Amino acid sequence: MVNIPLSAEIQPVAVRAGIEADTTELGRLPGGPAEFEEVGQRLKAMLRVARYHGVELDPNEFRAASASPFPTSADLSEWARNGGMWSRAVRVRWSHLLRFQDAGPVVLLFSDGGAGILTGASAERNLVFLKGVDAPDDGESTAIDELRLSQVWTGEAVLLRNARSSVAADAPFTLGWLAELVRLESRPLRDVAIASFTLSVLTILPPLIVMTVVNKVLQFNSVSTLLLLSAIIAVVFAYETLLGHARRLIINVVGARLDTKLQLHIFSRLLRLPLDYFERHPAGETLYHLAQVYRIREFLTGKLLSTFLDLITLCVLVPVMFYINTKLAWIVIACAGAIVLIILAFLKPLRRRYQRVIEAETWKSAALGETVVGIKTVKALGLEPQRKALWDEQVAEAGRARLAFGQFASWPQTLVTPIERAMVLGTMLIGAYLAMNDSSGYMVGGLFAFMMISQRVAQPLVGLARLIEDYEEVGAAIGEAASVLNRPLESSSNSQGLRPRLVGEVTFSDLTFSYIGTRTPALDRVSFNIPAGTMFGIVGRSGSGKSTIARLLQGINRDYSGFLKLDGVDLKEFNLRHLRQGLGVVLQDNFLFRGSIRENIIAGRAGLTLSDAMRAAHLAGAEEFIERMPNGYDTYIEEGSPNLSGGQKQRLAIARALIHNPTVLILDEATSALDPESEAVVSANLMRIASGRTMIIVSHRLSSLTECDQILVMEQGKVLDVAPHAILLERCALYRQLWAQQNRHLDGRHGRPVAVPPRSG
Ligand SMILES: Nc1ncnc2c1ncn2[C@@H]1O[C@H](COP(=O)(O)OP(=O)(O)OP(=O)(O)O)[C@@H](O)[C@H]1O
Repeated sequence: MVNIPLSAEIQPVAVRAGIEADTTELGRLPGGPAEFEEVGQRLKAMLRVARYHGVELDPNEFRAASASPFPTSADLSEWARNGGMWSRAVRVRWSHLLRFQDAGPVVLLFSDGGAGILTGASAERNLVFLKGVDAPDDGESTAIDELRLSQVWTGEAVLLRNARSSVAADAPFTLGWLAELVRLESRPLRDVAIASFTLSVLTILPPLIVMTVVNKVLQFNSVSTLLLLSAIIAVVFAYETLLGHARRLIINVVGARLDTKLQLHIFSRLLRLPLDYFERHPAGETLYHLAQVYRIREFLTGKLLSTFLDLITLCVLVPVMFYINTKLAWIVIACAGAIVLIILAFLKPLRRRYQRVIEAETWKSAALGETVVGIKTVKALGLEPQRKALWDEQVAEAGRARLAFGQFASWPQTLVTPIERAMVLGTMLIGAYLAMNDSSGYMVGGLFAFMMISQRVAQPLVGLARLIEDYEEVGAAIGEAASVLNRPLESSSNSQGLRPRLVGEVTFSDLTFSYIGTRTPALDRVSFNIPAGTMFGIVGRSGSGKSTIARLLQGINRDYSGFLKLDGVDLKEFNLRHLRQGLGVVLQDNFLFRGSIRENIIAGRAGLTLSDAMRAAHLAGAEEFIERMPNGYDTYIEEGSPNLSGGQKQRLAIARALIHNPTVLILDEATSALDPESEAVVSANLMRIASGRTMIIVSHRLSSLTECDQILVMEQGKVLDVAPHAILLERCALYRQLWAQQNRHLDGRHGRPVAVPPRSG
């Protein structure tokens, strides 16, 4: 943790009679001193102001970009922005501070590395109201004048408020949500629209010039007019080229910005999906569904935008077309209308066929993902032919669906093409006929101009109809992405809820829980109590509900009846992130990320150093093998950690769980897969690991639980008994049986029947 000295004492000015320190709503900032004790003053100030706005920032997510000993204003505001707030780091003068009357609290940075919270200002009295970061919730703000503030204040401030203009992070993922995302880019889009309109107007000029050349220059041999027209054309072309370039640049920028926003949003939503979701859906399926989002983005900034821009062109060109020749203009409109009707008629059957493509692609993707994730099992069991057969089948199915869709989708194109041709040739032939019968002689130039314009009109009209077709595809893509993203999130419990200081007393009372889709409860009226700081073992046959107890304690499933309390507080009331930060969990199979051993132990938690990692590794019994590795703590671990043995991996996972000194440590079969030597190392350290925290050890191996203060025996979701090892051996038949089974080899060796050594206390 970053340790920051307490902020400079602010000396209050003698408040003149009649000037009360600020006790308005603004002055009451949530977050008492006890809550943020471990973070520095500047972070504390940010946390309190963020909470005033109803946002819970996570100190673990704070990243200091600069080498400064204290968090800089830029780092702080970046942190708030990453937490979904609007924030700016600013350097302001006293006169500006006086204007922050109703702007909400502002964080002021002090030169000693501390911070204060500006809760208000009084311009008439030339005073600002400050609150210390450790001041109690209902404490009053202090009135400070310019001179005194200038002694401690660096002139830097961090402004914070709710991200009003950003799209709501919890809003469902729909086309409307995406449209809102695009709308936020209204300024560049407005520029694009203006550029497009200007370009459309410019496109009228060449046909009109051609008309003039044919009608005037050729008929009257006017070289000067030709020169003038050439100059105009040159200027128009140059202007058109530059404007077109600018338009493409802006569209590119908007596209990149939208992509970035979408990616950030999607990933943060994915992380907030409950574990249940990932357990029920193959990774490949999830990835395929999410990949659809990019098709939606392409549609929004590609076809939708270009059709919208083409519409602007239409608005300019259609009147000109009618101006040149009404009869020919009606022919173009009629043909375009027929094209639109054809495309609309094909919409529904196309949608049905496309749905089949999506289903087949989802299955294909799931099969691929499953094979990659389970490749060790595939290789070990020699299942390659079966996986290949499954893949062949899925590929064939997806191919069939795509082919059917493609073949059907070519019909509208087939029907539309002759109409498009007829439109161009028809207007030319009819135009030529009209020109022949035109006594004024102006019709020839007009025909040329009309031909040039009509092609530009037909394209956007057809594009508009195609847009509806694409919208169908995009609608389906949105449905797919939404099927992942619109699931209930853990978010509200992440940003809300209680954050009490944890001591580690766990109480289950009359708790019943069933997994979705199952009839028999995984836990049936379970009641027990784990006093804080004790070691608690859980045993039972496979499927008896041991891991479910650990899951509920982590808040993975919350839809149980009865009560689960941590330090007397209902677990459902907890802020999930706070709860999980107070817990350390080691599972039977732990995932180590790509990176060095040190990075894996620290796992990106802020403020932790190599010496913290070494301490945790020492406690977990991992120190000795890490030091023997070629690069020690800097040894690189690949994904899936092939360069580590199972025992080494497990000890690293224990070190990772221990590094943030959790109040409750859950070892869920964490030592079951260890070789005897590794298990002996971990067991030898168990008492040290357990000191000062509550330990819950789920294990099949009873020998690793004998030291526990209490052992819970589970059977088919029910509590059979809770007592220390010795008492259980005496009074619990199941426990005795399990113990006997596991120690039979010892008895055989000594040639004695199973003896149960009674143990006092
Ligand atoms: N995610 C899940 N969805 C549905 N049912 C589940 C899920 N996880 C566990 N179960 C069921 O709940 C019951 C209790 O499972 P749990 O994993 O808690 O048992 P356990 O005692 O830890 O078993 P083991 O020792 O084999 O790990 C079992 O009947 C199991 O089939």
